[in-house]
Amino acid sequence: MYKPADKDAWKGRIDTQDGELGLRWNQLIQLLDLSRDVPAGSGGIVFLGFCCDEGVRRNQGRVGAAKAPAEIRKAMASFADHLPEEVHLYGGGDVFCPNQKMEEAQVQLGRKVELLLKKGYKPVVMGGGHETAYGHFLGIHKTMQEGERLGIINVDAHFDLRTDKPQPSSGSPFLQMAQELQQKGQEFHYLCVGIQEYGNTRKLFQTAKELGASYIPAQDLDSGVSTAVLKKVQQFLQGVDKVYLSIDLDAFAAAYAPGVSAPTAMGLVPHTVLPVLREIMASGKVVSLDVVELNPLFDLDSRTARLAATLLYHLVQRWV
Ligand SMILES: N=CN[C@@H](CCC(=O)O)C(=O)O
Ligand SMILES: [Mn+2]
Ligand SMILES: [Mn+2]
Repeated sequence: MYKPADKDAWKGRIDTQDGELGLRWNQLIQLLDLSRDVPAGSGGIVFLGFCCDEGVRRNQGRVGAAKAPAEIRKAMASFADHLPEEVHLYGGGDVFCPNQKMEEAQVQLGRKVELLLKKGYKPVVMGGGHETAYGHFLGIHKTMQEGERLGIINVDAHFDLRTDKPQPSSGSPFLQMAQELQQKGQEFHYLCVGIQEYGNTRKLFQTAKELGASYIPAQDLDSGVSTAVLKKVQQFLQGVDKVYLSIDLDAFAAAYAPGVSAPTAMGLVPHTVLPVLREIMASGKVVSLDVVELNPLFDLDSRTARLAATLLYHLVQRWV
């Protein structure tokens, strides 16, 4: 269910004539084989793909997200290097989901994330449908100390708090997390940014309320980031010790993110989300993050893949 990265996956433009000043990400990336024990990471950032869209299929969506990690990688490979000297990038390969074995794939993803966190790396998981989030969470949860509060921030048009009965899907990851935490007597701290009223039933709003979830409707970001929005984010950050950040690309307007299972006509504008993301990263509490729901089959000129990659560019740059 796992394949280590190879150099070909990270091929990109090279400006040999410009030497050191001309470096791009494809020249910096080091490969890490997560099927073996890895050396201690001292904060290195590891890109790990989750090639799975079984959750999307189960959620009546448009499959194709299993092909997303390769496209995001391609879009990142030629980024110019402006990274602080202490930031190191690693290609961590891909976890696959053969024969619709989503639950197994999620466990495998969790194991890789757990390994990376325990060794001192910063994982960046490239989904996959939003079922990526539950596997990702499994790994983070294993590394939490007694009494530590995990803040889960989801940038998404949807709550993804659907029931996992009869089976989990891309619509259920955050309810699964809530249930898992509840079983262990731990609190569920969940903030969802970009909620579209029309995209979430009254049932989902009810579940969010019952779980004490916070959310910022997409409309609150229509005219830029207000101090009220930033305050809400800051308050959430203050109430937790560690943060897991998940970005579902369908939170963004279809003009920016056409390549998703469920496009959002009047979704968020990337420029207004960036200050919110910066605030989150500046907290120093983010331990792991993912970008999910890219579906290359519906993308236009790699627009959505480039958005995913560009968001990661900014996040990685500011990951303290
Ligand atoms: N990953 C979640 N997807 C959305 C899909 C909504 C739709 O198909 O319109 C959800 O379940 O709510
Ligand atoms: Mn989602
Ligand atoms: Mn969504």
